[in-house]
Amino acid sequence: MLEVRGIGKAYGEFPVFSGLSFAVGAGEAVAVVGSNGSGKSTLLKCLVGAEVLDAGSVLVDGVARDETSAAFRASVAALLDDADYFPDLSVVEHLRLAAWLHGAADEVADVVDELGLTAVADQLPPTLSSGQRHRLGLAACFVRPRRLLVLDEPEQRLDAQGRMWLRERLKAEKAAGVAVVFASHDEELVLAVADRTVTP
Ligand SMILES: Nc1ncnc2c1ncn2[C@@H]1O[C@H](COP(=O)(O)OP(=O)(O)OP(=O)(O)O)[C@@H](O)[C@H]1O
Repeated sequence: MLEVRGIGKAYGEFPVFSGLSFAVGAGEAVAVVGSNGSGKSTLLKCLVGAEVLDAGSVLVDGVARDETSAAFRASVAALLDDADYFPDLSVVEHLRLAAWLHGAADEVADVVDELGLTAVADQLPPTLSSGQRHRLGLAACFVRPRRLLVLDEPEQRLDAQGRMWLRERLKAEKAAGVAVVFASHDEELVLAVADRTVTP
């Protein structure tokens, strides 16, 4: 589904990674692992087109990924490390918007419930706890159709029960044929979910 060929990225004189290649098929998960500052977030941003590559290419179904293409964006659900929210849209309004944009309004109530957001569904993002805000970002990925799921440290700020839920949810995504790429510092999550690991 996703093929990464010889990609490289530098910030000024500082090379973050180079010559990196890997592939993720439908129903597979690749974990991006490495120490702080090793380039995991940068790699995920390059995959979805939120950062410009200096070298190499990213292909989806054999075709060069074009982040300006509505078809590409319709197939990719991503939660990166710089998620932002409309300050005047409530939790449930954010999710309805994300779902509506992708023609999938039916699952919002179920996802709100699944992510434990029912009690705060009408609150505005600035009034949420950091864990609840992170859950909103995850929920936004699950209320819309997706063939590729890209998550940057999805375990962050989740409590023990939330981490257990995440592990099972990512396994279910794979079982449903979604290709998953996630950066993580959670060894248990990586072992439970990833078919392979990549280090930038
Ligand atoms: N916009 C930017 N401009 C300049 N340097 C940057 C920029 N974004 C990231 N970097 C640098 O690139 C390197 C990789 O950062 P990145 O955020 O990808 O690391 P990471 O592996 O995700 O780290 P962590 O585990 O701490 O989240 C770091 O040295 C960082 O300082």
